[in-house]
Amino acid sequence: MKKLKNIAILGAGNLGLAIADGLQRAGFLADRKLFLTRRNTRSIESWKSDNVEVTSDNKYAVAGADIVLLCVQPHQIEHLLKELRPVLDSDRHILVSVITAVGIEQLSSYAGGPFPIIRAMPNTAISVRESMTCMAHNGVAESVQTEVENIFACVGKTLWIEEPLMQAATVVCASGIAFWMRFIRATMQGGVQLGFDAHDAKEIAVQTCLGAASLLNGTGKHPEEEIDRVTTPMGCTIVGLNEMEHNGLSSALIKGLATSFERINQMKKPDNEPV
Ligand SMILES: NC(=O)C1=CN([C@@H]2O[C@H](COP(=O)(O)OP(=O)(O)OC[C@H]3O[C@@H](n4cnc5c(N)ncnc54)[C@H](O)[C@@H]3O)[C@@H](O)[C@H]2O)C=CC1
Ligand SMILES: O=C(O)[C@@H]1CCC=N1
Repeated sequence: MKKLKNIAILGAGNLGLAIADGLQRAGFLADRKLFLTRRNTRSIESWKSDNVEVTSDNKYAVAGADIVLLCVQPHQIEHLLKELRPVLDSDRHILVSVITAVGIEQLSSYAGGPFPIIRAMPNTAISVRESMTCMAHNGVAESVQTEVENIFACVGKTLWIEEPLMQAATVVCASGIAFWMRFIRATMQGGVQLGFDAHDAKEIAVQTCLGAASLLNGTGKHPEEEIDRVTTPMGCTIVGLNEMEHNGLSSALIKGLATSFERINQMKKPDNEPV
């Protein structure tokens, strides 16, 4: 039987642990080993189990893994990949980077050689297996693409995109979780103002959000079609919706996305110090 590939998550912080969580829930780690690294491992010791090793030794983790997920912050990756150079093996290792603003060519030069490298942009909903993960490569073998796609497909939806779109994917699907959270929170605040207690306001906001997404998910429908079904002429929905638009709802969202996008341009400048 073909041996399943072991995985190392280097930089087990917010996203790295969310990925580990999702893979664990999906049963993806059942017959393979997972290495989790972090400079200070104290807060992730509870992850230790028969098939999960926790260590601050990146080289040790990479020596035991086939697929290496790079999950450190953008300003930390150069140092990390240079540290790994002695143990990276281009015939064995597949590098997967979730790091914002660092391109495949740049990663390759930090790693010091032509490695199979895939950029992936998941979001923190990966922990509950509901990520939207956009992926890009610059010519890796189909078997490598499949191997990596299988990882993210078991924890949400996947989409292959061209690498230049990775910056937009970062904003829309990765930062997007924060944007949608704020939209839900605002709905809760409104619900409380109108009489619900905080608990009920949250239940209602979350389920209504799920319902709206479900009406579009896989149905081929445009949001406006569903809006038309809700907005009774001279009714209460259209006046609320128009008031929101008079106050710039769509415009604020689009401007927010564009501002996040612009921030990534700044992050890409080599003289930009870590934030
Ligand atoms: N947080 C998110 O929702 C998303 C983050 N990303 C990207 O993922 C990356 C990680 O983001 P977060 O998890 O939010 O950051 P984080 O700061 O929570 O996690 C990074 C972890 O890496 C560890 N680390 C740093 N240098 C290390 C080294 N040399 N060896 C081992 N561990 C090391 C840090 O101690 C930290 O725990 C970033 O590049 C970010 O742009 C991408 C999509 C979504
Ligand atoms: O805020 C950030 O820079 C990272 C990338 C996307 C989500 N979190």
